[in-house]
Amino acid sequence: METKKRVIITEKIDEEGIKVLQEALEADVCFNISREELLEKIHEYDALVVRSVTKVDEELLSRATNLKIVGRAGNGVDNIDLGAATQRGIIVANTPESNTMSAAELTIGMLLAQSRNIPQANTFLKSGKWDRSPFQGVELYNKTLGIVGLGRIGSLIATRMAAFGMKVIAYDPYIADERFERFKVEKIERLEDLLRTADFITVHTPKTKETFGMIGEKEIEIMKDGVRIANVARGGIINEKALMEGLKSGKIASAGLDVHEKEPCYGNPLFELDNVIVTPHIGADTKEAQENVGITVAQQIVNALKGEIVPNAVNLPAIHRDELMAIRPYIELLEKLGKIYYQLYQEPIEFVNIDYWGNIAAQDVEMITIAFIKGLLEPVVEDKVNYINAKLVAEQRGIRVEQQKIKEHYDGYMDFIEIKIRNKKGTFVLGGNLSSKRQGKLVKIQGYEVDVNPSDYMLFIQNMDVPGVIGNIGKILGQEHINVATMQVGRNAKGDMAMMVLNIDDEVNQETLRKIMDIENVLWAKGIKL
Ligand SMILES: NC(=O)C1=CN([C@@H]2O[C@H](COP(=O)(O)OP(=O)(O)OC[C@H]3O[C@@H](n4cnc5c(N)ncnc54)[C@H](O)[C@@H]3O)[C@@H](O)[C@H]2O)C=CC1
Ligand SMILES: O=C(O)CCC(=O)C(=O)O
Repeated sequence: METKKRVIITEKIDEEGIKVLQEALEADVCFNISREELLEKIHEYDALVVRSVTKVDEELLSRATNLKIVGRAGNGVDNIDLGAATQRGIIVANTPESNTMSAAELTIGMLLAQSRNIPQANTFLKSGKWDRSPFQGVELYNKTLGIVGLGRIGSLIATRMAAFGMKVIAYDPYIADERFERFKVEKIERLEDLLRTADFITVHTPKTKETFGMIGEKEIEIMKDGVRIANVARGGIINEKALMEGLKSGKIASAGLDVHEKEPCYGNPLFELDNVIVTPHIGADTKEAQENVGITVAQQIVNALKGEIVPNAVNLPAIHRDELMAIRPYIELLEKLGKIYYQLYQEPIEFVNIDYWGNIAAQDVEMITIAFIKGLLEPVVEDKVNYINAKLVAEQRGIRVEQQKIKEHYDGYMDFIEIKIRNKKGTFVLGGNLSSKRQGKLVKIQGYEVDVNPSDYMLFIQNMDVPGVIGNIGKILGQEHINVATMQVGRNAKGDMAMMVLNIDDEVNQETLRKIMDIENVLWAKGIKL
């Protein structure tokens, strides 16, 4: 019986998600595992499920010798060293759509709680006192809300706060104007202009080198007096020291923080200020979000371990399931075609160029290119090469990879993929497309036209196009009990050079190849395993 693959879950995820994992895998639920214990055990696992607390860094990954996937039950992947995971071919997959509504609603809670001092008034009354005057607030109506980062969560907040009668403005230099128009948000070109005009500011960017500390002392200085700020994105996007000063001086009326520079966070001086509302990173802690997140992360783990492509892999191009189905036969074909080159030539590659012609040019072809590079490098690279690290491994070996999309049809083909592999001595060219049954075919090799479904074992032979060669090859293969499934001969002119491509049922050994090469008018012969 095949042993089940193993997953370790180091932070609390929903029961339903755990069930999905337990049905397909051997799942170890270790919510309270220490860092030391995890470092000790991680080599035993094929998959790891984390939330935001487990640090998946170089040290952990270097010991994770069997790990294929890290599932992030949530959105932000700032606790995971993506570079180190990619280098090792480990998929990192998150669940970006699953908790956005909950995070948006908590942010709105932070804005409302600040505008009416709800937590402070609650504590006051429960301590046995009655007084209204310390809690006079402000209305949201007619105020300006400045959103930094108009992505999934920022845009949910924009539409909801517009319903409160707020004027919504946003700064996000990385999205198209169309997105601002769609959400009826005024686009602000410079962060400082948003900071100068907003009565309420909320940040919704990822934590990156660029956004960490993007709001500091200088930025707070130019804000409106009495501004109110929310951070439900990541601690440190607003510098905590500068925030503290702003809150103490009264420049900032209040802040609502779900996230903290250091988490778990204890005894932060910000927690002592009355005008600060804090929560322990609970943005995604709703029944709905946790169910969504838990089930989604579990399904991704199970699929990835079955070898299926994971739609939310953050270290792979994002691709929708329907798009993936449309290009899947090309992915399979190009991975096979990739395996041909190094079995024919030992020449180091300088450059790979893939041209996508015709209808296929309308698709997102990045995964197809990656599949080719994976196939190309897998037979010659000692380390694991997969979809995750293929391009990185190519880059590290000095292979430049480019792709072009060309809308025109190539030579009457509806779709055509042309691959050019350049080495110091010249360029090797392959062409592929799909049959009417959507089966991948090799239709061009060097200048020769063929029509071959790549099979496990193949034979490539270059010869002069003269009588007798085909018969002699057939005779030798027959003597060696190697069955020929199909044979294609591509030639450009009668009597010229020709290329033979054979699908055979078994591997040819060196002795048989030598016999074939001894046939008069055969230039070379190579057996290939795909
Ligand atoms: N508190 C919590 O429990 C939760 C927090 N989050 C966090 O919320 C944040 C936003 O999440 P999503 O909206 O799903 O992400 P998203 O990726 O959909 O949107 C982020 C937006 O920020 C923009 N951006 C990036 N760099 C920027 C910069 N320098 N200046 C301005 N805009 C910039 C991007 O263009 C993008 O539109 C993330 O940090 C995520 O980790 C998400 C879920 C729950
Ligand atoms: O609930 C969690 O694990 C953290 C949620 C979060 O911050 C995220 O999804 O980015």
